[in-house]
Amino acid sequence: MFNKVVIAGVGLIGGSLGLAMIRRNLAREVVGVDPAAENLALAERLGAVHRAGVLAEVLPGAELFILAAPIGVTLGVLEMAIPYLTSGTIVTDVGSVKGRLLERARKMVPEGVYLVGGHPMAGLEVAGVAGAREDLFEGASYVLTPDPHTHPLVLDKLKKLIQGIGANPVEMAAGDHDRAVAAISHLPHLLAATLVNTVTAEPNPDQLLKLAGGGFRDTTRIAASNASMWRDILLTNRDRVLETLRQFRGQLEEMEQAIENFDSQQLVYGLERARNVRAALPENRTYLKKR
Ligand SMILES: NC(=O)c1ccc[n+]([C@@H]2O[C@H](COP(=O)([O-])OP(=O)(O)OC[C@H]3O[C@@H](n4cnc5c(N)ncnc54)[C@H](O)[C@@H]3O)[C@@H](O)[C@H]2O)c1
Ligand SMILES: O=C(O)C(=O)C[C@]1(C(=O)O)C=C[C@@H](O)C=C1
Repeated sequence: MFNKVVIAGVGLIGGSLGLAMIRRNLAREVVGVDPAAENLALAERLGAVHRAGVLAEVLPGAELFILAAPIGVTLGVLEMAIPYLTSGTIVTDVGSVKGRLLERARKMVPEGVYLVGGHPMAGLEVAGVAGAREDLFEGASYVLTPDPHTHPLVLDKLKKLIQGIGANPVEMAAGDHDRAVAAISHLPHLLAATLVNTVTAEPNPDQLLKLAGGGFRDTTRIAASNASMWRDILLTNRDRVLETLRQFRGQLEEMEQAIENFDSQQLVYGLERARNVRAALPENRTYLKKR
């Protein structure tokens, strides 16, 4: 159990972490810091934090400090936090991109403060604590990006917390993480948005949208996500995203050619390869059905 946990950014992810930690008795005190006063008050009412505070007051003596604000402000929040961090505090983040951001963060944290990057591979298309859920991380992978200097006891504490909220810790190098999420998370988001935009560019989009069944709905749920969050993610992971987009174009062209050439063998090969992989992927998001 953690003693005092401070969460900066009590939105969807910070709020869900707070809810999970409080309801599962993983922290004695969870304190929320967030400039959005209404959101912070709601976090208190929902029980996602025990109380609200400001960095200068709440950080001294904190055992764990979770950076859960948007990627674009994470380093700014850390900079403001630095003077109040005390020796022994573990600092982690939840950002969807790790590489350069963590490198810069590592240069900022003082001696005696332990920084380990983190990224829960779970989320929703809604922003803010109103959408937070205690079971959001249940069954999800939760990436940790330790470096060779990470203290084993610190890593162990974080892994136990991750298991406590129902997720599975996965250790990766930050660069490998960014390459992986470009394909498994960032590309799907771009495709979902582009699918919707393709339909709305048709002559009579409203008519088309009336016909939206499971196919369109299942493949585009995430297109309803927060645009500024995704702007930050895509631009922060720009090089990896561009690489994966090139891969995608190649795959799409193969399918296109198979259709153009009436090459049913090639088409079925492409469809079945995907079918076998997707059908074997276990469902881990029970919360989607409970909403
Ligand atoms: N939404 C997802 O599916 C998802 C999943 C995994 C990781 N993430 C990552 O989690 C982080 C937060 O995303 P979210 O979905 O919870 O967003 P969110 O918009 O729901 O929450 C962000 C919160 O940070 C607060 N905030 C803004 N500026 C701040 C500051 N200076 N100090 C403290 N708080 C501040 C906002 O008021 C808001 O309450 C992002 O880095 C994102 O990449 C998101
Ligand atoms: O399920 C969703 O709504 C998500 O967008 C979650 C998702 C993902 O791509 O899986 C999105 C971004 C995060 O960094 C991690 C998880």
